Amino acid sequence: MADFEHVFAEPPEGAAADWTISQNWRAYTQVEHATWDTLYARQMEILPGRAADAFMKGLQALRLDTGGIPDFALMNAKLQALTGWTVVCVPGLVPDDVFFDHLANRRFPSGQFIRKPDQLDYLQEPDIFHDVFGHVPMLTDPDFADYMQAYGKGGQRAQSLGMLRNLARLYWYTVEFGLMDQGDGLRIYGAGIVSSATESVFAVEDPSPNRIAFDLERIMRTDYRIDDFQQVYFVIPSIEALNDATLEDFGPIYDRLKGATDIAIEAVLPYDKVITRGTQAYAARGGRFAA
Ligand SMILES: C[C@H](O)[C@H](O)[C@H]1CNc2nc(N)[nH]c(=O)c2N1
Ligand SMILES: N[C@@H](Cc1ccccc1)C(=O)O
Ligand SMILES: [Fe+2]
Repeated sequence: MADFEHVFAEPPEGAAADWTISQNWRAYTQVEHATWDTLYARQMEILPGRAADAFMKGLQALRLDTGGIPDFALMNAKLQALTGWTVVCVPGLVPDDVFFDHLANRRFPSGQFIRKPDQLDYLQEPDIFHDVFGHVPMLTDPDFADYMQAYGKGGQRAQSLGMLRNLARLYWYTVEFGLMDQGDGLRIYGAGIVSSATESVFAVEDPSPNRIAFDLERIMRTDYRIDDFQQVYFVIPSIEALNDATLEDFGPIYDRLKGATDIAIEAVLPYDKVITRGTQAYAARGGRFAA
C-alpha cells in the first residue's frame, strides 16, 4: 500500500491528530462536481433491482442527488438524525487503529478527493464517490449502523490479538463485497460493488463467481483479491442475521483460526452452502487484463 498516492504514515500537514481534514466543499471544481453527477446517474441506471432495498432506501433518505459532491454538513444532519453516524473527511487511507477508532465512535472516514475523469471505472484507493455513495446509505440502516460500530471495536481487539488479517476478510466480504438474499432475489449491499458500474452487474448476474452462503469462520479463512472482480461472494440472509452471527465472542474463533489453513479464493468446500457455483471463466481468461 506504500505507493498509493493518498496513504501517509502520520497525519499529513493540515490534518488533525485523528487524521481528519476539512471537507472544504467550496473548493471542489465544476469538473469534480460533474464527475459525481456522472457516476451517480450511471449507478442509478444499474442499481434498481440489483441493490438491496436497505441501500436504495438509505440513498433516498440522504438525498445525494441534489447536484454535485454532497456537502457533508448537510448530509450529516440527515445521517446523524437517523442512526447517530457522521461522516468525516480524511486525506486517504488511514492507519488501521485510526480507522477503527472512528468506526467505534460511529464516525465513517471518507476520502475528500474525487477520481479524475479518466478513472471513472477503476481506481485503487477509495475516493469520495466510493466512500459516500458506496458506504453511507447503508449507515442509515439501524442494524447495519450497529454492525459497523461493532466492527470498529472488534478491529481494535483483533489488532491487539494479532488477528487483523482474519478480521479484515470479514469486512471485505460483507461491508465491501457483500450480497444479500432478499427473498425476491440476490441483491448487493457491499460498497465496493454498488459504487462500481461493472461489478454491480458482474456480482449479481455473471456466471463466473461462486456465491456461497455467509459462514463467519469460513470467510475469515478466505483470501481476497483487491485488483479485480471477486471470485467469490458471500450471501447473508439479512442484515439482522449478519449482526446476530457476529455478536458472539470471536476469542475462541481466533484460537481455532491460528491453527487453520487459508482457503483459496476460488475454492468450493464440501460443507459450503453453494448458492451459485461459478464457472470462474472471467478469472480464467485473465480478468480485467484479458485481451
Ligand atoms: C482492515 C483495515 O482496517 C482497512 O484496510 C482500513 C484501513 N484504513 C482505511 N482508511 C480509510 N480511509 N478507509 C478504509 O476503508 C480503510 N480501511
Ligand atoms: N464479536 C466480535 C466483534 C465484532 C463484531 C462485529 C463485527 C466484527 C467483530 C468480537 O468478539 O471480537
Ligand atoms: Fe470501502
